[in-house]
Amino acid sequence: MIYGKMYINGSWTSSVNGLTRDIINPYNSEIVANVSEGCREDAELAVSAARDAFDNGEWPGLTGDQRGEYLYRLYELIKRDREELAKLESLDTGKTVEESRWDMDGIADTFKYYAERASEERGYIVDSPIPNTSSIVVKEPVGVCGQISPWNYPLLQASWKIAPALAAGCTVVAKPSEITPLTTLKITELIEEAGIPAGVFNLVLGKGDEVGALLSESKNVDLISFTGGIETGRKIIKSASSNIKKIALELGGKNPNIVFADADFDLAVDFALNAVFFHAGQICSAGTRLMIEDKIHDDFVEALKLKMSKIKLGSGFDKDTQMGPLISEEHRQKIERYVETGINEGAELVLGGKIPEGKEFEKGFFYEPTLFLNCNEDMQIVQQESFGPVITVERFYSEDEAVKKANNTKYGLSAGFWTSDNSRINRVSSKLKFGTVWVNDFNIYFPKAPWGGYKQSGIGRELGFAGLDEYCETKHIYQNFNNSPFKWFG
Ligand SMILES: NC(=O)c1ccc[n+]([C@@H]2O[C@H](COP(=O)([O-])OP(=O)(O)OC[C@H]3O[C@@H](n4cnc5c(N)ncnc54)[C@H](O)[C@@H]3O)[C@@H](O)[C@H]2O)c1
Ligand SMILES: C[N+](C)(C)CC=O
Repeated sequence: MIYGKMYINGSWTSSVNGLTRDIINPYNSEIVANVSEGCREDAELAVSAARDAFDNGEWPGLTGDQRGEYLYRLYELIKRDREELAKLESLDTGKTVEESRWDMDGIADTFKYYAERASEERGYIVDSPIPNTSSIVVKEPVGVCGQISPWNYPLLQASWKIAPALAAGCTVVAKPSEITPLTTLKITELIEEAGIPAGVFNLVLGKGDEVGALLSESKNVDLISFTGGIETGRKIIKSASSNIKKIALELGGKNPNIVFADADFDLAVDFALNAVFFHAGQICSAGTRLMIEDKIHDDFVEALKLKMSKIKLGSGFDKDTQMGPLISEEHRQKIERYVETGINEGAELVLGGKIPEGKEFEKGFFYEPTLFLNCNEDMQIVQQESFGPVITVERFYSEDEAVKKANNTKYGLSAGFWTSDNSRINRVSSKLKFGTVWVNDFNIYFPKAPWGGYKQSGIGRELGFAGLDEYCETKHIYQNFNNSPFKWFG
């Protein structure tokens, strides 16, 4: 059994109200950990610590090189503890350990990337239009940052926030999802081991509408960075208005995966599966909206069905497992309602649509890979994020129609398409209104490239230079070297 506390101002601390929460393994419903359940007061203490560390501490004034060294140390510690971290992530989320290992490599790379960025000169000199003056632009840390993360990629999403914030010189109060805190707890230990000064990084645990709400409302927080659902994002926008704090939002997606008839057929089938069934479809960028050109539609669906019916469900710790459980019973019920909606609005359910049978699946939150055919863009199941292992298939007849349909969504996180026609690649990638467009691939992301959404999929970007800029204020410093009076007033 793992026990976890919060980390505030350099000390491990229980919640002021003494509450704790059991953490459940989604594979078998067993309690694997018991952690402090923070409340608003705990969050206030963490914010005060971060405020003091920013206003009076050394962190913002360190050189970029110095902050980079701390981040590089963290990178090395994450590499050292990769296997432990990966297993904790799988215990918490149910995803396969192999997927968690990829996550940990991405997390280590993120810290390394921002360790390098921390010391880069990003200010610049402006050619002042007034003689004998200077004009320079400098980047400064925003201040105290509240960072709220979801349960599907607990540490990966947190690291996309923590690494650039620390590199920029900000101080942080991090809040993981209340149901998946284990790897964020572990990285907090590593942050302590790396010697990052007290108050610079603080961890509060607890519910979103309590601890998360306090962070987004607090006038002592300068920036709130949130990854999660659209409805929560909406609430955060409202509460962030208390002090017009800066907001960075990474929200949901309903991501089209478009297969043109001239695509490499086998490759597109293979990736249509990868696009959806990693982590049981619980991925913001899952390609659950599959669009297939009429000429190959029927053959493609047959090939897909065959492969889908063979996906091996089981424990994320079992080497043969290809897909683990959903995160919780509550989430499984949401998927069940989504599938019911699809049936009621006339989509044709041809595979899955139920809880798998068998002893191994009795205690976990499993759901079968599910395929709906004959879907159209007016259906709710095509417009709403399922966040589960469910594909909706639409048929299209022309490139224009495919692009128009794909863009007909309130979301704009990511899209992919498959073709062997180079001229089409240029046309389609420029017309798709999404923050990431994959051509002949799906679900690829890495620290150097920005990540974020058009439309209601979010505000701002994580990763890349843009991800660091979120945590920086831009200041213009103008100096007048002339000493002659202006004489306007005599
Ligand atoms: N765009 C991206 O990069 C990205 C990445 C991962 C997940 N997501 C999205 O996240 C969603 C799934 O995650 P989830 O179910 O954990 O989302 P969620 O919105 O329910 O919760 C996310 C976080 O917000 C907190 N929270 C809940 N209510 C809050 C409130 N009133 N004020 C402040 N914080 C609050 C939760 O405790 C949790 O830590 C999906 O929509 C998915 O697409 C997006
Ligand atoms: C951003 N990503 C793809 C790592 C996880 C989305 O849920």
